[in-house]
Amino acid sequence: MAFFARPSSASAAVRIVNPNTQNETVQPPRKDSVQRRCRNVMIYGYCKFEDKGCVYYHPPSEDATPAPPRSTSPAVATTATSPISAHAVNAPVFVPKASPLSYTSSPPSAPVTVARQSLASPSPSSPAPPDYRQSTEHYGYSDGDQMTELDTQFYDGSQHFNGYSAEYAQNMEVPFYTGPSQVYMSEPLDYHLYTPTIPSAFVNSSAASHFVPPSSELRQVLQERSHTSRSVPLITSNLPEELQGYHTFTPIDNVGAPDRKKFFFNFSSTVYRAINSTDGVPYVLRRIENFRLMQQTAFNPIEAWSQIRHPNIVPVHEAFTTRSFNDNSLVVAYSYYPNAQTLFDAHLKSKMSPSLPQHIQNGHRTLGHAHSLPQLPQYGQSPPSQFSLSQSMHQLQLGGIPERVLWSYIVQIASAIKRVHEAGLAVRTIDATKILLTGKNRVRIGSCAIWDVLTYEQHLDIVALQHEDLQHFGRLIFALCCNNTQATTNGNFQKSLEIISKTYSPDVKTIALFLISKNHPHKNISTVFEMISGRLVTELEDALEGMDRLEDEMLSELENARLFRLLCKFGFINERPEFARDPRWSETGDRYIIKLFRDYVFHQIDERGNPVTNMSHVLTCLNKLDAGTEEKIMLVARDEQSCLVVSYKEIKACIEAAFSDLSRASSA
Ligand SMILES: Nc1ncnc2c1ncn2[C@@H]1O[C@H](COP(=O)(O)OP(=O)(O)OP(=O)(O)O)[C@@H](O)[C@H]1O
Repeated sequence: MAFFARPSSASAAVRIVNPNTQNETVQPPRKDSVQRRCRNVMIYGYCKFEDKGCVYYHPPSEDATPAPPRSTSPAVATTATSPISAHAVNAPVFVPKASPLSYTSSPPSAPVTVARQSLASPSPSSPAPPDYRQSTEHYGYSDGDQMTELDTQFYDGSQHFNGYSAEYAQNMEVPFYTGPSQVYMSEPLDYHLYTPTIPSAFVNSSAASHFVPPSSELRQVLQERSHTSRSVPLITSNLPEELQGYHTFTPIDNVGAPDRKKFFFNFSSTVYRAINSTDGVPYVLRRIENFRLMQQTAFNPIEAWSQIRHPNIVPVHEAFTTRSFNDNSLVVAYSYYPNAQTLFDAHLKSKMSPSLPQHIQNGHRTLGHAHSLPQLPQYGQSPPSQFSLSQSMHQLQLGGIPERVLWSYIVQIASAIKRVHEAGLAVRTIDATKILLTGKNRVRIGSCAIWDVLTYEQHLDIVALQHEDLQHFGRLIFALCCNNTQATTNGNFQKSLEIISKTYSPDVKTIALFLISKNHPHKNISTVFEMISGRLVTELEDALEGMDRLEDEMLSELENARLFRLLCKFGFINERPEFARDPRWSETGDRYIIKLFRDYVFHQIDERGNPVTNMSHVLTCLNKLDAGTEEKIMLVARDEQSCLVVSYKEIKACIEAAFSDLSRASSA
């Protein structure tokens, strides 16, 4: 019979050989379970529950098989000195009922040399080993079995095992039971080893939440953003190759468009994306054309703005002047949000269809679009009433945005204004063309600080500017509700008010009127927050739900990196063509164990000979391998004539050794 012995390296891997080759005592016929030998005696040499109610048979001390010393090499662990006889395998084994693949894993214990009947052909002359591949029922551990009463004595469900701790390693003989449930684990579940998922009752990845689209759409949107931020324009003529540490300039607005507005004091502005050579990150550079900065102190507001970090404000990074565009330009650098849209583009631009925006008519929703048809109720949410559904439809048909989205914008923008006002600044860019939609219903005020630089010499009154912010905010609400940027001017005011009264709740009208009012005695951002306080709870709930969703998405990706690294190493090591004719490479030492382990992970078959393609088995094995746990598994040779009992820790060492051999060779 062939078997493998690792040549010289120390290992606890223990081969298991055919019991026919040994001088076995004949296994006494099986009795009922009360007469069966206690497995603790088989494995540890004693049972600490012998006198505490363990119902299994405990032989007198001279019969008790002592625990074998941990072998340092499989060559040492020969069958001649095998301290545990073949009938050891008939001792009660705790096999997880729930895990169909667990027959090949053994409970953590000291290395054991056990005689093993060939899995393929049990010999009638030798004691019948348990058929690990058969019914787990037979050895299944249930509430009524041996361990239930005993183990609950020392099981502490609240105790957390750390598979890496020294204490854990020393106490490996402590059996691992998961408490009074029926599930038996051969190894404690450890956060290093697997990724539990959040109960789907709370997180539904296939449904859109207020801030996060369904999983598939989210992935697509992220891919598109990544694609956009890496795309390079075909023609970038007339743009500087390098400017103030930025390179790869790409215009991201319509530079040559005839209807370009002159937003900043009649200064034209152009927006570019450029890569910063210091950190390699893309930024947005807004260039104010033909502007000559008269004094260096005009940059003071930039410094104040760069201190402001708020989730609804596009961060300001730096500013500089340049003549590289063949004029005197002021350039302000901001964080870049790929595929961001202005509120104007998202909600107000569409002249094609005054009733419904085009992307809604097409049934196409992207993350950047805040428009969404009234959504079906989701788990845990009360369904919208018939009234609110018809309200939303009505709002959309009139071209305005749904009320829920509108309140979300109001809360976010108000929150940004509050932060800015508290910092002693004014926003000054509360305008549909300067507020960006950077995610589903997520808005950020952009182009901040520019006005302050442009008007630095005018020494404007900050309180008046803050007051103006609120007025602009009111105008924005009117524009969004009525789908008209001129909703409050050109004699449209009364008509706009009617539209709002008809299509939105009274609260919208109240806040919009309060914001555009002049000379209101208590008009400040704190009063605004008092007025919208009822809406904050909904916003908070939706934001937290979005966080749960994103965490859930992240969980599903968490293991990728470590598993990918492991699989790469497998790929490098296994079946290298240059060693194809050299069995010493793949059939000996570490590489052989790795090869068998790969079979164990990927090439298992079920009792009917069909391939097992169980991803969770693969993930569990690879995670345990990556963590290098002490848990032992049995690796069976392809001819089923020999097998090895080896721990994940040892397999990990084998992989690392084989991989570093290859790395050394490649670097040499
Ligand atoms: N920080 C940013 N990240 C990503 N894209 C941005 C950023 N700031 C602006 N943009 C994009 O740049 C484009 C041009 O912005 P801009 O503010 O010039 O809008 P605009 O409507 O063209 O206004 P204007 O007519 O005043 O130039 C818009 O599509 C906007 O989405």
